[in-house]
Amino acid sequence: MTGQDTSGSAAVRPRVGHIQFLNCLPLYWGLARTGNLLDLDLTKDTPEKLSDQLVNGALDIGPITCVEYLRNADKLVVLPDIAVGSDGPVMSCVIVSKLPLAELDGRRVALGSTSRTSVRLARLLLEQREGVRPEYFTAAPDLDAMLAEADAAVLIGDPALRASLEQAPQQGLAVHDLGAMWKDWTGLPFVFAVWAARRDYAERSPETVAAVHRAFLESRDLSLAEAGQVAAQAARWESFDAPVLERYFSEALDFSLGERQLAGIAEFARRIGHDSGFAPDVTVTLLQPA
Ligand SMILES: C=C(O[C@@H]1C=C(C(=O)O)C=C[C@H]1O)C(=O)O
Repeated sequence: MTGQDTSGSAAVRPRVGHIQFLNCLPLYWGLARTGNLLDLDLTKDTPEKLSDQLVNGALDIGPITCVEYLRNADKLVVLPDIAVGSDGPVMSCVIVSKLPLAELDGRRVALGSTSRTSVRLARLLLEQREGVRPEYFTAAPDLDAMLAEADAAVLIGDPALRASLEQAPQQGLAVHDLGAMWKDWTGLPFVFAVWAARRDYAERSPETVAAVHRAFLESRDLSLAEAGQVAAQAARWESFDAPVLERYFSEALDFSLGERQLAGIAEFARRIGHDSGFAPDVTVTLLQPA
């Protein structure tokens, strides 16, 4: 990776976040294949922790859950053309329910603690689309423990994949895919997380930010071209089989951020801004080419 500032003393690697779910494995695979992984100080964690670290300055660049980006848009610049989203079913952001959604009025719904965006999307859909007002509480992302105390649970990432593909079918529970529900409702793709750099870092180190951006785009393109191989290798360590993972990586997840995805973010912001800590017309600031 070129672009690091080599003036003066030894250059310091950019501190970059990486979501430790299968959803971001294709990005990791490509970084390893191109060798760019060695030029990053990579922190793997769950999305809510990475989002906090980017905002508080412990990370320079990385994925940030959509809601936290919108709350902190003035401090961040978004890297174009890369995101974690879906244009229809996403498979790994779901409501698992014992009851039909329209019967959840006044019932307890557990919200997984690693999510900031899917849990807000689930509340929006339940309240505005299904017309119910459940009682929410936050819980660790463990389906059985959540459903011991609630009638429905909102999960993201690998626990959501396990819930949709294994636990819910075994236990006769219904799975409602948040990406599919949003698409049916609005006709738009949904963006769960964007990649951003702290604005002060981007001003200080524009070439490094541009190089990290290029590294992620290259990684994403390589992984999608080799999705069968990525899925086969991942399947050796997971309970999901390779064809399911290949479908997840190349059909369910949408790693792009173009006009339609930006329209999806704007529509989500418009619908939740009033009580979420940002203006409903907040705009996404994209990194400008250097
Ligand atoms: C597609 C996903 O998107 C994610 C959902 C997030 C959220 O709900 O806050 C945050 C980051 C992404 O990991 C997923 O987790 O499976």
